[in-house]
Amino acid sequence: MLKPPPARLENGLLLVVAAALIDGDRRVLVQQRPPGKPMAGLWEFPGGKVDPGELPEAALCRELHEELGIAVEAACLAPATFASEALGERHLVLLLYAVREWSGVPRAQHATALRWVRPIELHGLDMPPADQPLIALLDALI
Ligand SMILES: Nc1nc2c([nH]c(=O)n2[C@H]2C[C@H](O)[C@@H](COP(=O)(O)OP(=O)(O)OP(=O)(O)O)O2)c(=O)[nH]1
Repeated sequence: MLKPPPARLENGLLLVVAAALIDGDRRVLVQQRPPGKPMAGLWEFPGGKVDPGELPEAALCRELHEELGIAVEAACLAPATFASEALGERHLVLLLYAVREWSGVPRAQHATALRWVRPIELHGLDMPPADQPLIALLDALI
């Protein structure tokens, strides 16, 4: 029998923000998690953890600059969808934003590789479990 999820969290939420960068060709940018990180080798949307006291939009602008070397204005982050999923001892809440405007050319600063893919191709990539429900939604959104 399936174990029901706990009604309360023992270890708090892990709040993560991520971006679906969309180019003029309806392609989305994904990056490959580097060796040494949890879930190394999986493809993900660029982003990361929200620091204590930080606004989600500020965190995402910071992460996109750190990870891709691009500048994004908070006004250009359009809330798209979210994921809510158990992650080890914690619970991940991932806020996904659609981004169509930025300055600079995205280059991997930490990731093993970057790829621009069509939404349909996301189904064929190894992505974290929390990302699976996001993929179909993105296809409809783009
Ligand atoms: N960025 C991102 N993280 C994801 C996705 N899907 C997913 O489950 N995650 C998880 C993986 C990690 O547990 C967490 C993000 O944390 P992270 O360690 O990569 O973030 P960070 O950039 O703040 O890393 P660090 O400074 O702590 O090393 O969210 C996704 O599509 N994008």
